[in-house]
Amino acid sequence: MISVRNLKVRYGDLQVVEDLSLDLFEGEILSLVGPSGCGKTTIVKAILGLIPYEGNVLISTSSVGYCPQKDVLFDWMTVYENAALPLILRGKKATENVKELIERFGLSGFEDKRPYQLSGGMRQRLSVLRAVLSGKDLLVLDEPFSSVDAYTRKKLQIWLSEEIHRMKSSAILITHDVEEAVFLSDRILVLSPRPTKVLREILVPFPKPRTLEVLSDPLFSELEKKILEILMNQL
Ligand SMILES: Nc1ncnc2c1ncn2[C@@H]1O[C@H](COP(=O)(O)OP(=O)(O)OP(=O)(O)O)[C@@H](O)[C@H]1O
Repeated sequence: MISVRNLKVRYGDLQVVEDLSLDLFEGEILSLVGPSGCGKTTIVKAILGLIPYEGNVLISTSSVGYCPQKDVLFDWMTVYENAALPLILRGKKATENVKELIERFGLSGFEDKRPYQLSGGMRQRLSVLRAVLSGKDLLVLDEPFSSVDAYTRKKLQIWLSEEIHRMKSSAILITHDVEEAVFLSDRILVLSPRPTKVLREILVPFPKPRTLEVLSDPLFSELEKKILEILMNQL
């Protein structure tokens, strides 16, 4: 789905990514974890062609949904209009598809509300919904659940795992939360501080979609500990 070879990105004199290579295979959920400021967002922006880079990036689909770190919902638009924005921008009429997704994403009854009237969890589901309407073969999610409490966050993770599974999407997920990475991913790339490179690749062999059951599997905490150790050794 994605092949990145020898990626290099700099902002002026600041070398952020140095010779990074990665692949994303079809149907896979790949997480990027690494210290704050190491360049995770920069990597996905380069992959999506939003910033200049050196190296080779190949993406085998044009059906791409991007959910940026800062939610970009517009308070002057309704929930429905916010959701349908990718279709409106492409001059397409919003179709049944939007209604169906609003229902599946637990936003029914809120179509005419404004984003500021939603709970944190609902805003985050709306942001993912909008990304899905841009394209669902490849989802790029940058800290999608950063501003909700732990309980809502876990509910959203289970929901996201089910939706990605149902849509047969592939996904790149950026997260600060090692537990979230283990919970949601098939594979995790542990990144070094800047200029960032891949320190380790960790395979996560649990069945999908994920349920709370995996939390009690001893391998779950083993993987979490291993990743935390790699990250802490970098400090
Ligand atoms: N447009 C920009 N111009 C200059 N420097 C930038 C720009 N965007 C990011 N940076 C710098 O590049 C580095 C990497 O930023 P980036 O946002 O990619 O890191 P990150 O790993 O996603 O961080 P976080 O985990 O805190 O979200 C940081 O030092 C940041 O200050």
